[in-house]
Amino acid sequence: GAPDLAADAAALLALRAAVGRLVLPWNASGSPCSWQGVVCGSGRVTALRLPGVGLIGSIPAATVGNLSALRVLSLRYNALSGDLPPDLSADSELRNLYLQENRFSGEIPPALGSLKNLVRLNLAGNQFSGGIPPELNNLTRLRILYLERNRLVGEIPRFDLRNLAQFNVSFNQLNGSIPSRLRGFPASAFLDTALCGRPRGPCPGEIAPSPAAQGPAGGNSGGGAGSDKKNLSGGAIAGIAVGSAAFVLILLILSILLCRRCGKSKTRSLVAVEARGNEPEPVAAAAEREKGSGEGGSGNGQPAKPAAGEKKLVFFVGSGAPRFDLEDLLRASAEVLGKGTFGTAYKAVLEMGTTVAVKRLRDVAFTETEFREKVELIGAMNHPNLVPLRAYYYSKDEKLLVYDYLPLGSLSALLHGNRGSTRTPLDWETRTGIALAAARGIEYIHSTSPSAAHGNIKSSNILLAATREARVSDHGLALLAGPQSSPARAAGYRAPEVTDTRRVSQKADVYSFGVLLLELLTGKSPGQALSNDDDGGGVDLPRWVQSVVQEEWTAEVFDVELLRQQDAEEEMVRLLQLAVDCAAQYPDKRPSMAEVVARIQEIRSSSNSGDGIEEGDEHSSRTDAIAES
Ligand SMILES: Nc1ncnc2c1ncn2[C@@H]1O[C@H](COP(=O)(O)OP(=O)(O)OP(=O)(O)O)[C@@H](O)[C@H]1O
Repeated sequence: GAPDLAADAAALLALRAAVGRLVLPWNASGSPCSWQGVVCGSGRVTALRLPGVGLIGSIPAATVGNLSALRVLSLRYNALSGDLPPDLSADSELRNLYLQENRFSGEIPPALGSLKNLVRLNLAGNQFSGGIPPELNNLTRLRILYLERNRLVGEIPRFDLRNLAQFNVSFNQLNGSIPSRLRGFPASAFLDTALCGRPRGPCPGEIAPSPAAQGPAGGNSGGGAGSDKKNLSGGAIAGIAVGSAAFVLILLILSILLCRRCGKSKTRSLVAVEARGNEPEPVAAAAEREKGSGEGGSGNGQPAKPAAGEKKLVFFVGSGAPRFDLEDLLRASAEVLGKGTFGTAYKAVLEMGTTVAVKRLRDVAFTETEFREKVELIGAMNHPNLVPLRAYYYSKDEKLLVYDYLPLGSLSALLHGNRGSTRTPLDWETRTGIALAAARGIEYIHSTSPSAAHGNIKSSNILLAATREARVSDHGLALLAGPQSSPARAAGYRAPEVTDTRRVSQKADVYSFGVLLLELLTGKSPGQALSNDDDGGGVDLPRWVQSVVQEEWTAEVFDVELLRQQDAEEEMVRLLQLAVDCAAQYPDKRPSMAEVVARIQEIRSSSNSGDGIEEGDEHSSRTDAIAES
């Protein structure tokens, strides 16, 4: 009859009879969905996970091969032997196949190439022999292929797997040229093999390892004795080397000279920048006029604070940073950093050498007293993960906020800038460190009062100090926002319940932080995912991630840069779970920032401990949890 749960149960019992008679305490009269390691969905068995339980022997046909709704099969770390079951390829729903660390032998069945939905295939640490079947090239979704520590021989087929992000064939008897598509993987993917070409040594006949350099079509370049390509003589090589070194030197000198010039033209004094801009009035002029007019302000009575109307920079007590006056600031060479929601930000280098970031607020609708009160609140906030507000300036026409300048720029620039070229990938440690620091900063803001919130969490508001430690910027600015400033506020980060962007809430911050985590994990910016991305066309980042995860293609959401780094996947899935929790549709379902901080800490501390078995198992069930949530 048609495949159903009863058929699945029969297949599972046949598997137990063959390899798990003593170790699987399945109650044959109960529903298979309640059995250890079995997960059901829509009335069928969709996952079977029995890692490290002591399965022994060979898997016969009509067992796992009959589980036609199976998406995940994990039998790793057992003592399974013999050939893979001949009908395994019938499990066409399979996404993840983990059979590593067993004693499987024989050839890798070419029929595995018909598992069209396969995303992860791990056959490492077995005794597979023969060649790697070229049919695996049909697995267009494949992101992970681990074949290390087997007895595979021959060449690697000319794989053109565009989604492949993790790959390893180390410790096999492979030879020949590494196909060009795989040459971007690190040398650790090809250890102890006779393979040649980047990232290993050049193949015989190849002059220098280059991405385009390939062995002869389909051919073996392992025995290059008869190669008729000309080898360059030692003298010629030396000549080329000296020549190109000189050329590089000239280029370097030229670019330094050019840079000096362009640097000069870019940085002008803050006064000049202000005067040229199409904004209300130069700071200097405003300050001058104010001085001359002699309109005294009404003092607010507190001696620590300046009297209202006193036109000078007001520093916050306790900030150990050097002080300067408005004149210094106006004389500073300034550079526009960018236009934000609340106004324009400048980088200003003072003559005394101090560098600060100055935010020139537009559209402030408050009276002077209100403004000073609110800014004092912001200035009183003090936490290592907040960008400190050092000083402010208020006059009728100018409102300036002076912050520490953070030299490494924003997380947004770090994540999305310079992609594809010479950028240094952002590794897992760095990303989780940034996530934790940002979470602590937001948690601190929330701790100052039950209604306190940031209101504009996004990656361009997470800045990096010289130590690479992240700090949250723009805190409190939501308090100062005028009516025209609000609507533009970061659409991709806005919680669904937020209709009036001037009203901030802690739960909405948690949502935005969830989107920020997704950004860190996927490498996609929320704006980008909204528009021209193939995968994310027309959906927001949380919804896109949800839909991908539901399909058990969790690996497909992660930033390729992260997947290159092996061993962190378990933590990545846990952080993904946290991100999805934060971006829950209903505010009540979202965790508090304190909980978020605790969970990130836990994820980071588990990075360096534990062995593969337990963590991997946890990982699989987490994937499910995300899919079900
Ligand atoms: N203290 C600072 N140190 C270094 N760079 C900064 C600092 N403050 C802001 N920037 C950078 O200046 C640019 C403009 O910042 P600004 O805060 O004005 O706008 P935004 O972050 O893009 O938007 P929003 O106003 O909504 O926060 C951003 O690229 C930001 O990363």
